[in-house]
Amino acid sequence: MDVRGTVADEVEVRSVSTSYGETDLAEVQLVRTETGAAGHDERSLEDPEPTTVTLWNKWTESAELLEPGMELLVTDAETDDYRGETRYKTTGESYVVVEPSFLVNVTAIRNWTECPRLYYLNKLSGVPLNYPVVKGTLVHEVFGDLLRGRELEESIDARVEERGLQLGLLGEDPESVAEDVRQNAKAIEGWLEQGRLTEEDRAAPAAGNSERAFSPAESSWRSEQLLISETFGIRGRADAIRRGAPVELKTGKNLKKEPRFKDKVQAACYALLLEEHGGSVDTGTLLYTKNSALDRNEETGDLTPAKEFSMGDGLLKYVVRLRNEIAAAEVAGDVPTGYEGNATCEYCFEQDTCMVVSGRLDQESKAGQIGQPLPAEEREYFERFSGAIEAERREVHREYAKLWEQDAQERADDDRALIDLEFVERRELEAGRWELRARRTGGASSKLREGDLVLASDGHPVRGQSELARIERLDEDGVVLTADEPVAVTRLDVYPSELTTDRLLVALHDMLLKGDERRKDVLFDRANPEFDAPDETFVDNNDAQDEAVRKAVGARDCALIHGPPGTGKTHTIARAVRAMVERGERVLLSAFTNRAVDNALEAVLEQLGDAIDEHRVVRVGSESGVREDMEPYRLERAGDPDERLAELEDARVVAATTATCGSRVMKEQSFDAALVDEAAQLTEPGTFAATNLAERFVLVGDHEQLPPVVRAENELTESLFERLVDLHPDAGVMLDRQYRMNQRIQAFPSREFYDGTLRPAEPEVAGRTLDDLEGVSREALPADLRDPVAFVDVEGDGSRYTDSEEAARVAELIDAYEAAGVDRADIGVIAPFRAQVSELSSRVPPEVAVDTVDRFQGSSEEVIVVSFTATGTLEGPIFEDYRRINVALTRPKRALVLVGDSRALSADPVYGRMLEWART
Ligand SMILES: Nc1ncnc2c1ncn2[C@@H]1O[C@H](COP(=O)(O)OP(=O)(O)OP(=O)(O)O)[C@@H](O)[C@H]1O
Repeated sequence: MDVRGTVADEVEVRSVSTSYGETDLAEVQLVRTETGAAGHDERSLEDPEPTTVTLWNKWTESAELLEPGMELLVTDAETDDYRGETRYKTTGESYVVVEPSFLVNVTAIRNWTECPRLYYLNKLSGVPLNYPVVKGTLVHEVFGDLLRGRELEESIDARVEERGLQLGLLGEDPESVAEDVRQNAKAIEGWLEQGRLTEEDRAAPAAGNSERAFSPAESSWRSEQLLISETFGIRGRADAIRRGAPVELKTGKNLKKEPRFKDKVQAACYALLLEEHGGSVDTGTLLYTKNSALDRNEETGDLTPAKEFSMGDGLLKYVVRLRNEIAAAEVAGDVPTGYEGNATCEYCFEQDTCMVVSGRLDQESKAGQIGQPLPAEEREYFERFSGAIEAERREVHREYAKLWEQDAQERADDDRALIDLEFVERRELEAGRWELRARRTGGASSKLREGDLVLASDGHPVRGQSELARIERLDEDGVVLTADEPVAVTRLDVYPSELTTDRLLVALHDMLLKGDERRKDVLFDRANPEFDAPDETFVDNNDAQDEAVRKAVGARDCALIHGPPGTGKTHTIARAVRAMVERGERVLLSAFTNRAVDNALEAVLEQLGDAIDEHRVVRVGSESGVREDMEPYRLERAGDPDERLAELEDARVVAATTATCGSRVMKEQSFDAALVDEAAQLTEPGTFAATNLAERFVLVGDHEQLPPVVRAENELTESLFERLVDLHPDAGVMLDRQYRMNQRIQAFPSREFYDGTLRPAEPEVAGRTLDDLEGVSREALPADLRDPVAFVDVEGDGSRYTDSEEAARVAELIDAYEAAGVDRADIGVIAPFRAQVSELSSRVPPEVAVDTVDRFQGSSEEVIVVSFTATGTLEGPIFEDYRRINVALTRPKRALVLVGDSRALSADPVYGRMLEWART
């Protein structure tokens, strides 16, 4: 049986004498938890008293890692009655897993075997763009293609072409790269050919079609499979699986008879993953692609590329113990020193980096230290923020665990899955990939969007057949996906990604260890930002905007533009970019979301007009992320390396999200200035991803609107923008004239959130009403809706996350506006909970935009209806943070209707004042 629980006490390892001699054991006090039968959340059993679980022999190594509060899983334990008390102990079959819901990546385990500190350094500074890495990726891609039945030369050409931009940045010639890949791929092809004889009977080619090429895709091969083990807490993508056993590709040479130990460890991880999925694995294959490319005259060594080895129980258990070391270190937040392993520093490629990092961050390292430690405040900052990022990473891991802890319905209710899809068809695409279609049977909402990577499964994302797939299209009727394997899709799950956390860590590292000293002086308040005063008027009808552009253009370090709703942030950014480009500068234009990047870029293009050749503006992003009308500016990655490189390097304006700024390609770029919109929604390290690339930066945002979206509660919730506005108020300008709202609508937010300083920019704005719209007459509205701000009191149905009475009332209001001539598409409805959003969506016409506050940030409508969904108590995200209500109230231009229970709302002072305003 499996025993699972939380460690209750310190654990001690001791030796005892048994009939087999001296043996180690550790008695762990465990408060048991159990996974409910239907896979519900973990629950403590009735009895909170700890149970003793004895770990024997080598598992005591994992016991040494345990600290009170850690989770522990022991599989195949045996009961052991001791003086009437039931205890448990490990058996020969047992595995002991520390923090099983922390899913350790297979490559992390491999790196850890080499040296735990190497693992840490990789995490901290990322994998740079270099030729060996790109070549390795290419060889892997070609291998995958061969397995899916693609022809070798066609695959090489296509894959090299796809990497045009990267090869351009590396100064590599496509012909020689193709040759390099070909050398490696030959070994693979030769080996696949050998396999042909044995595979033929299984491939069962169609009768009378003997000419047909061998297609591994039809046999017992699988390429690139994502595997997750909920038992061992491991996840990874196996290069290939052949007859149920893992095959790993290594683009190096190994002339020894045996595979390298770290490679064996990697294959053993996949074996564990496969075992959990019902396999029984006793061999692994390592394919060293450089071996056959060697000169045959080389006398020493083994030239065959493929090395098979048998995998014993001992290796698998060893691998789990290694994995436990990582999980425990991650959970405890330990920084490895290098002494944990027995690598020899002098042979390590990373020795210098290791010494510098340990020197500057004052860490202990086996390799030793070089350089002066960073000032104490910078080290303290590093520790605080790297700790916060790691906490965020653990939250991502919690998301993984929810893949199996929650059942399908719970995941759907949490918007984390689309379930009950009806599989429609699959179609084979080029290169052996598949297009999959499924129909929706319900109208549920979810976080999933076009372009997202998802887990597409035939029922369960971990236990069923499951593949990583990309959403190509998603609408009310159904979904179209592309994937490597033809899964009969009935369910899609959000794929939790660590990419963001990885990039945050790298941005933090780059700012502190590679960043400019002057920049750091400003960030750590050791110096004030300095400005030149450009002798020019940039905006002649708005003083604050003009001042903002001057600050942006004249900044030597940084400038901060605070832009409340509708005050012309985008306009100001575009004007500043134009001024910079006119001065001959190269500018990075960035923002948190693709939407904001495209908006800003559109405004920049308008400002630049004919002043700049359109080819010198480039949008970096994926096809699905970039708005269609900006597609002509999107940088293609595929193609001729020199051409692709020139397109990027010649661009005077490069636009990309901050996440993309952390990509390997963007990290190679440098700019005179970075302008970052939506800066108040970015974490500090998230902002650095963009600012690290430029000599100076301009942050634009509004810290009175939505803060950064993070999973854990810590320092990441305050933006760099907000901190700098407090730290260096003189570097900031607030735009105080708004071009959006009728004066009556603006009054409350201005008073409550902007010290009463927000004003309409023009009389036309102050006096705008629905009457200005063609075919609309306020006279036709019920009397209580004629004022630009109205409150509709609805007692509500008392449920927590939905309110059907409110929803019904909102539907009536929309009818009333429509009857008065308002276009449905000009109305937006905001609700605090997704459940209420669904409830409302089912009652209002589809042209009316209904969503949560977070999704409305940055947009506006003629009419906004807010459904507070509050009865009795005020709970939920909208009420926890006044900044959300500020966003909701500042979306409309001409009419705002608040719908809610006045008694519940008046319990809070801010909402009380809001009610007063709405009712006068
Ligand atoms: N100086 C100006 N003169 C005339 N119109 C302006 C000026 N600045 C901004 N506007 C207009 O005001 C409107 C809002 O501007 P913009 O979209 O730049 O605001 P924003 O602050 O980015 O809005 P949001 O708060 O939604 O992000 C636009 O229609 C824009 O053309």
